[in-house]
Amino acid sequence: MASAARVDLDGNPIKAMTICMIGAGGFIGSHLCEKLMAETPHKVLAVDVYNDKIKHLLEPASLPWAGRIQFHRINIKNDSRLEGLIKMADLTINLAAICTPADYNTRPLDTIYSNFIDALPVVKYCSENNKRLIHFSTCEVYGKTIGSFLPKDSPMRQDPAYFILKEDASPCIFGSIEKQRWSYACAKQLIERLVYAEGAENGLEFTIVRPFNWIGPRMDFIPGIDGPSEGVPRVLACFSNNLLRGEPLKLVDGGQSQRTFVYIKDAIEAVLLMIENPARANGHIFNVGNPNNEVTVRQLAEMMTEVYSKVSGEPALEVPTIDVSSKEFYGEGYDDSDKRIPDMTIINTQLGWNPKTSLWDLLESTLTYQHRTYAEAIKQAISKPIASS
Ligand SMILES: NC(=O)c1ccc[n+]([C@@H]2O[C@H](COP(=O)([O-])OP(=O)(O)OC[C@H]3O[C@@H](n4cnc5c(N)ncnc54)[C@H](O)[C@@H]3O)[C@@H](O)[C@H]2O)c1
Ligand SMILES: O=c1ccn([C@@H]2O[C@H](COP(=O)(O)OP(=O)(O)O[C@H]3OC[C@@H](O)[C@H](O)[C@H]3O)[C@@H](O)[C@H]2O)c(=O)[nH]1
Repeated sequence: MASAARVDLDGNPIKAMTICMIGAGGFIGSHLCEKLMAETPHKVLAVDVYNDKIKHLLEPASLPWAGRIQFHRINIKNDSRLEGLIKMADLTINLAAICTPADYNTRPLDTIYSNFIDALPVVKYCSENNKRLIHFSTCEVYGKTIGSFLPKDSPMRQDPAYFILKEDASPCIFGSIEKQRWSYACAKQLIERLVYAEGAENGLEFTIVRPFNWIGPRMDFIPGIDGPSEGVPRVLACFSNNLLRGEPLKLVDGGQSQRTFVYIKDAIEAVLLMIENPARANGHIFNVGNPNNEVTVRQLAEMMTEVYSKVSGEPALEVPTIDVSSKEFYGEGYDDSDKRIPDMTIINTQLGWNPKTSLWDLLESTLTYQHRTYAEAIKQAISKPIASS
């Protein structure tokens, strides 16, 4: 039976479109490309410097979607081909960014250029050519909660008004300038304000996405295996690396910060709704996260240790975690968000989206992937005698 014609949330038929996806070779981009190829008729112009995470979508030529995805190896910092690709597409999605915290205080200039300066031409080309833009910002633009400035034992800290993060109400609260960790969030805030101004003054049709810690397979890299040994990826990959190597998980400043984690596959559903429901998505900023999956970093480490033990069959370490100072782990200028709980009102109202996957379940599928993908390579790496100096 022919597959029923796909309709949007208002019952209108969905027409095939061409999407220019910048940063398509990354963690989120690779999952978004998979979804678009497997479930929609849309065409993707995949723009990135790397394509190892989407190679399985580009080859072999016999793939059912062959011809609907093209890879363009382009660095958007300086490439005249970018405007032509944006003009060929109906919609541009910009995911390109330096977005690993270890870089924010150690490579602040690269971080600011990547997250603000390099995005300027993308916004300009979309606005000048009347093309729709979905721009990826971050939940980090909220910075710290208002409650984090209350006395430690104040009961008001339990009042949601002091910690729920709402797109059209919450302020952006960062640390002082020498806390260069905030170079990223501040650059993201300013590009949000520029996109919003292009919408207000020149009619740019835009949607801004604020991801709240999306995690899953293919996030970042495992140091020394498919990334630099001295590289410091985001927490999922850091903890996975420690578990794969049988090392204790390092808890920065005791792992007291809290996060809400959402499964990448749930989050991609939200992005597809934004893509295919422009009338409901244009002009909006969306929190995309899972308020039900809140843990401290310490609790995350404990849960990942338990899940990994189950997945790998290997017993957990006697001492599974150790505390490290942020100065030791990240260097000077680090600072942190204390708590990130997304208000879900706007995304519920506009797109009817809610996340489905519990933290335990998403960790089980993700650590199964990590173990299957890396355990052997790690064993080789550990067994190989260190090259004699
Ligand atoms: N994953 C999350 O939980 C999360 C949370 C908040 C915000 N975000 C945002 O979502 C977006 C995607 O994040 P991700 O997790 O997929 O990160 P990622 O690092 O896996 O992907 C980013 C991609 O952009 C590409 N890129 C960077 N600079 C480029 C340039 N100059 N030219 C061409 N390509 C370039 C990189 O090669 C990479 O493939 C980023 O804007 C990030 O700030 C992600
Ligand atoms: O080995 C580790 C790694 C990280 N951590 C802690 O784990 C928490 C999460 O750290 P991550 O590296 O995943 O990054 P954060 O959640 O702070 O920000 C990230 O999420 C939002 C996006 O904008 C970016 O992808 C990134 O800024 C932080 O408190 C960090 O200090 C550890 O305790 N140990």
